[in-house]
Amino acid sequence: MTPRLRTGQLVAQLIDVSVRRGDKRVLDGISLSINCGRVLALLGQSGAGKSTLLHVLTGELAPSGGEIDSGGHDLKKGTVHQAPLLFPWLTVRENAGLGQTYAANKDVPPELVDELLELLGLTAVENSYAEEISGGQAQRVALARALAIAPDVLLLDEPFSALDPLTRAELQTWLRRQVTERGWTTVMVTHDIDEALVLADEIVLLGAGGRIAHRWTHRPESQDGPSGSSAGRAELRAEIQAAYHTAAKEPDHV
Ligand SMILES: Nc1ncnc2c1ncn2[C@@H]1O[C@H](COP(=O)(O)OP(=O)(O)OP(=O)(O)O)[C@@H](O)[C@H]1O
Repeated sequence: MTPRLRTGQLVAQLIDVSVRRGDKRVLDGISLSINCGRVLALLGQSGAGKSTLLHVLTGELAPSGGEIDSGGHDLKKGTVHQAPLLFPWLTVRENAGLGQTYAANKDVPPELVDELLELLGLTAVENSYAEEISGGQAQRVALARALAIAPDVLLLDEPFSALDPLTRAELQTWLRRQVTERGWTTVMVTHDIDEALVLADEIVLLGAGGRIAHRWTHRPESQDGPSGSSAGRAELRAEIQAAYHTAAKEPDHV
């Protein structure tokens, strides 16, 4: 699965994006870039607008103001939610290959489903139905389904939050390794600072009033091995934690 864009190339740019829902301003003046082969983590307290921002990126929600510039590319987006949302009457293989049945994905090689099932350790259960597999396996199927359309960008809304800590850590490590090796572009919503530190090259903290409170660029440890970076990581973790708490205390603006 080779990305259509070059590593580092701009996949999309949000310029001064705002979203209102009823009387409430949920996002305000959001400007950020999504670059090919990088992971962007959206952090923030509950209600900060993380999922709303992801829905703007998936195209499910039109911004009330500002613009999204994808450089003229018709971006293919692979989405994974907190719940795997598998069809119970389809097998693991059929669920994973679902996106390939759409006309827009006719150019994607069907063998990609095999490759992803193998990569995600699902080959042994490929003929099982959703209710016959574990939660961790189901979330892997959701990941396979999103990746099987060879997306330009992977959009993840807390995809590992319902998993046990061991499975979560395993999938985080897997995803980071694949992103590094294969150049997958990813935007991920998370509550979890450690998850952001393991996965992301850039961390954006949404604060009060739906504005960006802080942003950090970062080299995830697993990219180069842990050598020498744990002190820096602990420092960054403390800094993010402090900013997170400060942002949570700021008054909201309508
Ligand atoms: N369909 C909707 N109609 C009106 N307001 C909404 C709707 N969905 C979300 N909101 C409001 O938008 C704000 C941001 O919600 P959003 O779900 O984006 O936050 P979040 O940071 O993802 O929260 P969480 O971490 O709890 O999932 C909240 O105040 C929420 O009440």
